[in-house]
Amino acid sequence: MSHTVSDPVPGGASKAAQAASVPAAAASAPSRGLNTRHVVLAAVALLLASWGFLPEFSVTLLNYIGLYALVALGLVMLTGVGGMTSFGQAAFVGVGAYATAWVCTSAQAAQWLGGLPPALLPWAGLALGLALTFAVAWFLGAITLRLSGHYLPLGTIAWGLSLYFLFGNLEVLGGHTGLAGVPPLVVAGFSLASPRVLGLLIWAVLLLALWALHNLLDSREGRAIRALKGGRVMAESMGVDTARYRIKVFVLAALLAAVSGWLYAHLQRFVNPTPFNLNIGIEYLFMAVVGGAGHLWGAVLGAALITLLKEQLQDWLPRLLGSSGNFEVIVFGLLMLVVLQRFADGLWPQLAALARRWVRPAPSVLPAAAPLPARPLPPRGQVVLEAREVTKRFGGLVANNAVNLTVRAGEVLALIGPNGAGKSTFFNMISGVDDPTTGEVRLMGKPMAGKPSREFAALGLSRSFQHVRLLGQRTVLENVAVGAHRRAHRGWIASMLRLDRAEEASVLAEARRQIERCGLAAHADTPAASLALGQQRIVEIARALASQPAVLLLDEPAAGLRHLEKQALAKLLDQLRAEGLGILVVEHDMEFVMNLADRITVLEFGTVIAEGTPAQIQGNQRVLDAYLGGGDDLGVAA
Ligand SMILES: Nc1ncnc2c1ncn2[C@@H]1O[C@H](COP(=O)(O)OP(=O)(O)OP(=O)(O)O)[C@@H](O)[C@H]1O
Repeated sequence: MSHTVSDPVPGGASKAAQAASVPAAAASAPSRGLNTRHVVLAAVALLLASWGFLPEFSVTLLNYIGLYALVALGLVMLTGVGGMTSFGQAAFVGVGAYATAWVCTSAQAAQWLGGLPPALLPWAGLALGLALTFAVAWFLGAITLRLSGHYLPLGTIAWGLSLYFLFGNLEVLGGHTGLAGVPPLVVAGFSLASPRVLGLLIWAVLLLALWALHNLLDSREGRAIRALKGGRVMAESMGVDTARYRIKVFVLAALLAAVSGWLYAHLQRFVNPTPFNLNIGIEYLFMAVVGGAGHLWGAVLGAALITLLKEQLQDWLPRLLGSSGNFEVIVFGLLMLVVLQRFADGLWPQLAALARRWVRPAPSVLPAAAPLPARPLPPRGQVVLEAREVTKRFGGLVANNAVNLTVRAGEVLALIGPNGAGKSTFFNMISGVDDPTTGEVRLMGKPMAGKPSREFAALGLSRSFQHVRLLGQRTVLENVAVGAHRRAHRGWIASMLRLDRAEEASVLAEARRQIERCGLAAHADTPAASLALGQQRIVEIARALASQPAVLLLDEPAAGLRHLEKQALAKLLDQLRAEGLGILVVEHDMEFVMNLADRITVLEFGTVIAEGTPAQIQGNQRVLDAYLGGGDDLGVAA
């Protein structure tokens, strides 16, 4: 027999559904007045209306800002959002530019393409550029993204240089002289030869990319991407394949750079290696960081600032210094130091904070939410998690020594022991974060040797962490929604095109339901980092519950909670036990443990020294000796 988790909050589902149909960000904001969508539309209308009257020079500058912003946008996704630094994006711009230049100018390409009309050659060039970029980026990403710390940026410098020298040394690409005679783009018989006309396409592509990426970040997939930065262990535990997501973000950033290169080639009508060297790669990173690497519009701001500044400096510095040279690079270096020192998140957040006085966030209204599919829970009493002779050695230190333990559906098992006894190590072993040196872990009867933690999540295990792992700047709602990642399926393209709204409504409704159930409804729309540490632990529990687990592992859930909060937590865990979850708790608060647990396992120096009911453990002399030097009654009030 099996059963599913019921809704313990009277009317919870309907409340959650209502909440989901109300835009989260706008819930507390006034419904009238300017919102960000109005501002963007007004800016686009202004740009369009004035485009025909702008001086030639301004159009040229705006075209370059658009092209650079496209590359910086990829870097925002990669660096600011995904937490990976690349100095090599200019090389991908080069791949996009050279691919189309070669297709459009080479006799060999013309022969291969067998009589393709000239107007279609640039589009064949785009297809080739994207395909090449996809293949190269996937390959480089698969190699480079395994590197961590400073090895990753060093890796990007290495392949950035390699590609740059490749462009200059391949005869077929014209060597250092490059390829001339790249034709203008032609769309439906209409030539985009004039920079003023091509500029419209450049900005249309940029705005489209901004819209699609905004949508992507505001989705299940976006939450998983955000979790890559500093939250990979957590994301894996919630079922996200982080290695795959990292490569996908890397490829996405490279494709944006390649599109920029394609447009650049048809704007310049000439391609040589110089604009794709490492210096320019660093400049792209400047743009993203100065603008605000965590914000999509920061890419546009950064590209505009750096382009305009460079333009002015190239004019003024030689005059001031009385000789010519790339002096602007020195100023950029100093500027970077000042910005990083004063505005670590870049300039966009400053601008956005100012604008917030007059402009509120645009509402994102979701359709009514249907419940997410429910997973049947195993019958009460069935063994859901089992550790057999689990040993973990760190060099000569035995952190866990042949530990045996079982968790059954519908019970709370507590794992206790003095500091350093090996509880967290064991936790990591039974949740797939780490592998035992010897011994076996079984989840739902399945052997889990060598399986990553996302496979534990797939089988119904969810956990909280001893050191809280939340996305601090994101709201409690978004954090908890990460827990429901595996229960939804819409991918990147659907998210970019906003085809995921019904599913997103269900995910957010489920997240709200779990937040309400954990007593944090009042904080749902506040950033997680602004909560007290104890409350953050409860957010972690809500996030774990959003995955609808059959096994729940909680690492010190009561730490930092006040008395009443502990009581509420105990009541919630009681409720979950009654619903049939198997719960394993590591906890130092003995009163909490003794009042809650059905059984207790005691670890000392990595070895199990006692097992039994709370009453048996409290009377066990070996436990008293080990735990408290034999002098106390485990601190439990009579
Ligand atoms: N990655 C590691 N490398 C080397 N030693 C480690 C590692 N992780 C844990 N240890 C050691 O293993 C032992 C058990 O540590 P663990 O953190 O599992 O204990 P704990 O019972 O969770 O302690 P606490 O209650 O203080 O969190 C300790 O001696 C610790 O120093």
